[in-house]
Amino acid sequence: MPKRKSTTEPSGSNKEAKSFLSKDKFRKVCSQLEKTIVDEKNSSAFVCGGTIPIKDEAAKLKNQIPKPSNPVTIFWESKDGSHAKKLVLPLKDPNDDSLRQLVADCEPASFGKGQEDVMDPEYRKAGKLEPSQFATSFHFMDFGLQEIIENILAPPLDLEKKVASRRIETELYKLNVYSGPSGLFQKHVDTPRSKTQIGSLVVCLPSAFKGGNLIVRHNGKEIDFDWEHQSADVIQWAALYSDCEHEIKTITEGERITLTYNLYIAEPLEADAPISLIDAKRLALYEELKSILQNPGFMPKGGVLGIFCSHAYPHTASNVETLLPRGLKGADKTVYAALRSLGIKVDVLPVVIDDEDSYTYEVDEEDEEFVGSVGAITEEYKKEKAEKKAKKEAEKREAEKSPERSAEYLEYKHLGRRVHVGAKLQPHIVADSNKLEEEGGLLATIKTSWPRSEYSRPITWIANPQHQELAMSYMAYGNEYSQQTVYSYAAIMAVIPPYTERQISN
Ligand SMILES: O=C(O)CCC(=O)C(=O)O
Ligand SMILES: [Fe+2]
Repeated sequence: MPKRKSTTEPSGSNKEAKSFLSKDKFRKVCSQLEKTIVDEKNSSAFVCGGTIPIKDEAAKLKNQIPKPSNPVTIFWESKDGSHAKKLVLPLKDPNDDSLRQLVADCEPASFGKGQEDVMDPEYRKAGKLEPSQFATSFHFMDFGLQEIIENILAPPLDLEKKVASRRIETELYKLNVYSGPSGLFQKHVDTPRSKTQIGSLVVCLPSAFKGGNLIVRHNGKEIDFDWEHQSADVIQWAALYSDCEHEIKTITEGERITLTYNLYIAEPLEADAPISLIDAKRLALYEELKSILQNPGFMPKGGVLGIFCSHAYPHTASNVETLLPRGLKGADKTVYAALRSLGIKVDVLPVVIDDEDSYTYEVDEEDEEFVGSVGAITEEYKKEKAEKKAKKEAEKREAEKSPERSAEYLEYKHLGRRVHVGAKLQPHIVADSNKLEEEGGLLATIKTSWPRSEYSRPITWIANPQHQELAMSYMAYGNEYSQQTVYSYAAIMAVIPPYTERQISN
């Protein structure tokens, strides 16, 4: 049975109010937590890959591991659509003309830039065939790739024994040919084909080439798929989250032939299907959070942790409620799962950071708690804080006079900027200008049109905001009308109960 920590606290309840961690200690604990979360973000898988050998008839090996593939056949339609052609990889006969014909029958490949499809050989030089124009004997399902990808990029779960693995659905997207001496695809993130797309799978067929490394980056980490050495002999593959930046280095010789697939997180079978969670108790983060929460001096009266997501999600899409938190990736999922397993109320919520540096809100001094990014406190920031204090106090007195609930419960700070946390994830909204207050502006718009979360405790922000989505558009009043947009970040918001109410079992 979970025990109430208060009963084991030797200092006694009358000392509780004095058992706050000092500001410095609190900051240290938060910095350590931030470091663990950032390390988790850095070490979490954002890409995976492997090799599939080609069956060697002569060797007649049985039960080879990994399971080998037959040579891969591709049929495609001729440019005039009048007949089909065939290519088998790896090429047995160097004089075989079929590879050259495939290259000739491809159309130049475009790439997505914003909403547009752009053709620019400086940026992407490749050929493509649409799935309707070719057929292949290669089926990645035959080699267990789906399971590997599901396990690494969308791990299956175990929460209160309700196992709900996050199934991935795949869709063949293109056949691409990158040819030497100048084929390439410069740095980009993939344009998601739908709101549920989480990643892409690239299968590189056996055909000799030089160069053409696929490089994938996330959170300062880089994975380099150097495929040239085995390019002639085996199938090589990589699956990555679509929001990770990647590039294909110049192919200096030969043909790099790939099948690309879109990876989607499968829609839940029922709306209330349990959220899939990894077995969080095995995570280092779980242990660290647990010991922090068992510390009576950590947020003794309760508080809120706001942890900015490290991956990009379409968190203002129309189907966002089915998408998140189910579709959390990598470290975000780990953080969410660890907090949930510790019985903490945790939500994924949109966060608007107001860049107008016109507002300050201070936590009650007695809280001895710091609001802001723990990683970024500077002397300058402290000084600025002190200077604004007088102004703030005047504002606060004003606010207290107001019959409305004081704004301090709804507006928080991140590095001295005003922050609003949404009440829930919601699709992008177009605010009704008529309802806006006369002075207009972001604050007024948010107040009237964007439901916000109300917390009675300050928020401690962990990690840096990463990726914004359009949250709201509205007409602003000024000398002229203008269309304004408001962007939000997704953050994992955890409400930490007062120490005496935490139920952390050992
Ligand atoms: O071929 C590859 O390695 C990656 C392809 C790619 O990035 C894309 O098609 O968007
Ligand atoms: Fe890509």
